[in-house]
Amino acid sequence: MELNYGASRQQPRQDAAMQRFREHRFGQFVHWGLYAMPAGYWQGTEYRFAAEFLQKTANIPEPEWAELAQQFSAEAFDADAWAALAARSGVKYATFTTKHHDGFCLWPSQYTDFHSGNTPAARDFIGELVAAYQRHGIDVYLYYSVLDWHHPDWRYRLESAEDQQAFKRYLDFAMNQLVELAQRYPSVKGFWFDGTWDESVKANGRWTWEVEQRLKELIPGLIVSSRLRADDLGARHRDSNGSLMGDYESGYERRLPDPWDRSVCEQDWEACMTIPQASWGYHAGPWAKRTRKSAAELIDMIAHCTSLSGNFLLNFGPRGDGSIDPEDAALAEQIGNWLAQNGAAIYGKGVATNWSYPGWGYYTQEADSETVYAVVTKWPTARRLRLQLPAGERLLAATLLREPALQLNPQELETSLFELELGNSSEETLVFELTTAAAE
Ligand SMILES: C#C[C@@H]1N[C@@H](C)[C@@H](O)[C@H]1O
Repeated sequence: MELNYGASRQQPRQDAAMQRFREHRFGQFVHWGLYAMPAGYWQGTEYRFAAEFLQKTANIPEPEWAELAQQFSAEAFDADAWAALAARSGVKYATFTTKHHDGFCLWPSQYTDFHSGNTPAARDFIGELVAAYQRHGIDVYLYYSVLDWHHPDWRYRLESAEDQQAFKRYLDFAMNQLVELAQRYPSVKGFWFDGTWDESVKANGRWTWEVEQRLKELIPGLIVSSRLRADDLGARHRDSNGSLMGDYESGYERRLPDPWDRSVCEQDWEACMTIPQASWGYHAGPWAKRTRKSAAELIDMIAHCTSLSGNFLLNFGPRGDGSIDPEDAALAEQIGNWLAQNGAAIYGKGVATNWSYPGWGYYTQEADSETVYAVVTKWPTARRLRLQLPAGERLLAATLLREPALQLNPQELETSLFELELGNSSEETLVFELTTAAAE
């Protein structure tokens, strides 16, 4: 079907900027804003829902919510401390919320007075974060919510000429803000869009196409995820012909593709994930705290995504004062320590095309390399690891990546089926570098 605003390519981008993105494999998402102050509570009641949705969950009148800006002092905010922790956690890129659904901007936008410059903090948080993260060698991406509960011209659906006129004013406002972000922070590597699911946005596929074009004119090589895009007929992520719009699939939110689903490898993709079950903004209540994921669970997800040639974007929700939750900081350090010893199996790796999903973990491999890694995340009860190699291959050795190095000699059970005796290795997530050869 002929489309004016559908996918602009059929195959993944092969330029250096996109290759850099796909080699990162592990990134940090940061959701921070006014919502971090009430942190899931309102007038003494804990609301058991995402903290960044509290304005809606607790039915707080917009003017009352906007008053929070007058308490936003962020006295503990330290961009360099955030960046240093991110570097220790092993992330290679970071995506910051610039404006979430409540419309509050973390940079001094000239297009609204609802921003961090008009708070007791009076700071350009995005500017400080971009500079600090880049000083620590971490690429920066910017999250922008098209959905905006604060702006008077926002509309969920377009049911009248007045709705159309108002929403046109809103889309002009949003385009102005996006151009402002690209011009203020031209070193960012990409934009991550959210809040594009309503009928009003789906009816404006051309605007979504124009945003992508305009931002890529301003920042050559810029990466824009599929979540921004709607086509001529309102189809999202994939156009009405089934082709992926944007530069990578970003529809995996708090879910991962099935570990055996190799169809996802056809395009670049990224899954974003929370530490608690379902809150992106900091939630101070027991509802969130009792659902926190462990380092082992999150390391499994990093390897899971890598094994299907996808990126994993792990979210941190800093507290209302700008400090990092100590539990989140400890988790970041644990993940970073694992990656410091086992990152060779993650960074720059992807699907091991000829190796089937083993069930006890994941195989990863660098394109055009013979070396395959086995990431063991689910310990076999008999402590004997069975590896089914591609037909015609045999396993010569399996060498642990972490110190002290340990080489296990595989036992051949039958053609292309080998077994490793794991002995009393600790039940951490182990990675073996596999040495293989063609069977005689
Ligand atoms: C729904 C929804 C939003 N999408 C996630 C990435 C968070 O920003 C959440 O608030």
